[in-house]
Amino acid sequence: MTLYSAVLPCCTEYLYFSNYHTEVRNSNIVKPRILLMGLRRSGKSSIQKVVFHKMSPNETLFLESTNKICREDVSNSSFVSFQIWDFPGQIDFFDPTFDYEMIFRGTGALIFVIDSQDDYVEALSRLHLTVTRAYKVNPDINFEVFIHKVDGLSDDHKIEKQRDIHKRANDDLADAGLERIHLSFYLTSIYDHSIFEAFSKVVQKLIPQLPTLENLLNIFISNSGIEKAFLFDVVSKIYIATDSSPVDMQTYELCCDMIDVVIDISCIYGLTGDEAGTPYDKESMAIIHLNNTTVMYLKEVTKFLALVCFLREESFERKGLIDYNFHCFKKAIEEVFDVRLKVQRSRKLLSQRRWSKQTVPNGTQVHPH
Ligand SMILES: Nc1nc2c(ncn2[C@@H]2O[C@H](COP(=O)(O)OP(=O)(O)OP(=O)(O)O)[C@@H](O)[C@H]2O)c(=O)[nH]1
Repeated sequence: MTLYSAVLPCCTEYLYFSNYHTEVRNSNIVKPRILLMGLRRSGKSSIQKVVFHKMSPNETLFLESTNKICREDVSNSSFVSFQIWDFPGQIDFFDPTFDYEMIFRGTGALIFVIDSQDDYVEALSRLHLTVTRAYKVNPDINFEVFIHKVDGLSDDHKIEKQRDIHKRANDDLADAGLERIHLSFYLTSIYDHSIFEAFSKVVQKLIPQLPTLENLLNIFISNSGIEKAFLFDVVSKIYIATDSSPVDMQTYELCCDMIDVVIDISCIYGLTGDEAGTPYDKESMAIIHLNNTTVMYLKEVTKFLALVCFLREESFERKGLIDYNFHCFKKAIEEVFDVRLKVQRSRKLLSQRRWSKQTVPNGTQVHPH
């Protein structure tokens, strides 16, 4: 038996911190920013409401058009912590009141939503304009294109649309001599899990600890006879990391369904009347035996994160080993959090010192000890 803890110290070597997304200003940590842009009625607000507010897709039919930039903090867990800025459909880059330089400078990802059920010629030219402007200000932005509302299309049609949009968008960039701008494309719909999967990938790119988390998951599954494991943010059902084997949509959907079952059952039977209502805590766990000799195993990792694993029934017979390895995995995740918090704290301290030096009146400098 390989003990998981034996390999733990080398994992932390992978830990690194990128600070280009996270600015520290006057003791406030500015979270990575994700922008939602696209033409009017392309589905931006619906995406935000469905993924982060549990709005049912049908209710989005009654959403009103956004007419100003809406900012929202998403701080579900220590890892999934960012700001989403939902933009009104048509942004005028030439409007002097719109300080796009400031906006793009602090941006980690720009999601451009294209309505696939509509004619997308205008959307493509808007995409080109937005991306080229943003790139000039901040070449580190991740450009993510959601080819959205694909629920109305057949599988062949989806692939064809994706190929066409991909080609045209990249041709436009090549014509402008900007081949180095990389666009990532996703087929999405709020009526299935594709929007959660796409958002998971966008968010993962903003998590500097991702290689560490993946590495920990790889070690965990290979020592426990597990086939696939996901680390989920329970509230949003975004998976923030998985092991390095490929993800298939069906497995991801099953995980989302399992989380829903756990939360629903806990809400109904797990809470006593006087509790404020956290249906997810240290005791949360679930085992589901599927009819194809696969077992799904969910366990709480932190207040906001859950590990969901897929394994064969025969591997589940060694549950003791799995639980022991899980214990080591959980401790490792806590260490990653601790290091992250320490770095954040020292950055904050440093910036406070710099700030106080700069802002002392009458030129006197403060030398903090
Ligand atoms: N079929 C389908 N309709 C969608 C989907 N996502 C959003 N919609 C619909 O598209 C319409 C417009 O959605 P909104 O979210 O208001 O669009 P928006 O881009 O925020 O619009 P503005 O605020 O005007 O910029 C609504 O009627 C939604 O129900 C989807 O995945 N599939």
